[in-house]
Amino acid sequence: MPDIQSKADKSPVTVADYGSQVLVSLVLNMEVTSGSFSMVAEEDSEDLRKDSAEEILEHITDLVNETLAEDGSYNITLSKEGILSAIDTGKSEGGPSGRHWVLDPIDGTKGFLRGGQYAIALALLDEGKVVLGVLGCPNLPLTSISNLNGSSSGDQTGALFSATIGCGAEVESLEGSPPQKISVCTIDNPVNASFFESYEGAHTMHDLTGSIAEKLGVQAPPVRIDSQAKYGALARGDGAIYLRFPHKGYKEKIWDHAAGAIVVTEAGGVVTDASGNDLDFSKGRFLDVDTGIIATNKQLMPSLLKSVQEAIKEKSQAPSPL
Ligand SMILES: Nc1ncnc2c1ncn2[C@@H]1O[C@H](COP(=O)(O)O)[C@@H](OP(=O)(O)O)[C@H]1O
Ligand SMILES: [Mg+2]
Ligand SMILES: [Mg+2]
Ligand SMILES: [Mg+2]
Repeated sequence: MPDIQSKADKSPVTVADYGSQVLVSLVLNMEVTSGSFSMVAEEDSEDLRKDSAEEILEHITDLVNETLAEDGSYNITLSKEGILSAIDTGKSEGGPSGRHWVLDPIDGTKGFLRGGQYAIALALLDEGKVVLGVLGCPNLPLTSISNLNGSSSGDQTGALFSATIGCGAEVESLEGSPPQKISVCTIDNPVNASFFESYEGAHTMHDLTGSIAEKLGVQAPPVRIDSQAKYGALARGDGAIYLRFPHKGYKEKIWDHAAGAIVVTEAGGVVTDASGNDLDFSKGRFLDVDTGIIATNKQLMPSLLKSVQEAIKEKSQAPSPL
């Protein structure tokens, strides 16, 4: 299908990923008028500049121009070259000084293609710290994940989470209902806790997370959904724990966690790596994390960390399969 391509790392990218990156970078560039503009974003134009990508580039250009015209806020039309250069405004390396926008134009592309969860994730780094985060989750129920499969619940679909450092976290509908303050759950007994993890077994080790949950005493089965919608759901107390343990050799990217992490911490939660270290977003496009990423409330974190470390130790001592 020409609207879906495979990237060098074999992950999918669609016209929607590119289109979203164009629109967000274009609007930010026009609206942010103070200081220089820097953005670290997932997609780049390299594959779209190949002759074989002419059809997909044309489709992205048409879709972006249709969207701009329908919205009507900006009187602009982009050429194909304009599309390519808008995508490439996301090429910044980020780092510890100055301000950098961090964008995942579609996080959870596999979920998006499956009709599952996905998120448009935008954060702002200031001197290496995340100070602002927004997560748009078009397929997430507005009130609770428990309404995911119930069309009879009356819950609206689509949730927009946002957080500003020191000001808390909020959720509103995608149409702009009054924002509601959110906070992580207050569960302190793991027996009553449930945990979120990736739907895709290629993105996280489901055997290891199962063993962590068992050690901790979690009874509920894992809640497997795509994207940073997991962080949003955790931040409003739909579940108590987030676990992510990629297979060996995978390097985490800042756009996969920056917006989600501030939404959770501003909702009163804690986000760390498997050793209990805070995530450091100041090191460039990648995150330097030890083994995995975990998040929960302040009450459960000490016992979660203990279970994580025990499960990792046990896995490393297990005889490797022949
Ligand atoms: N082998 C791998 N291990 C861990 N994460 C991976 C991966 N391959 C891709 N990913 C990342 O996992 C993200 C989706 O996470 P989740 O599993 O929580 O939905 C992807 O974001 P994109 O969909 O933006 O590319 C991608 O960055
Ligand atoms: Mg991707
Ligand atoms: Mg992503
Ligand atoms: Mg993405």
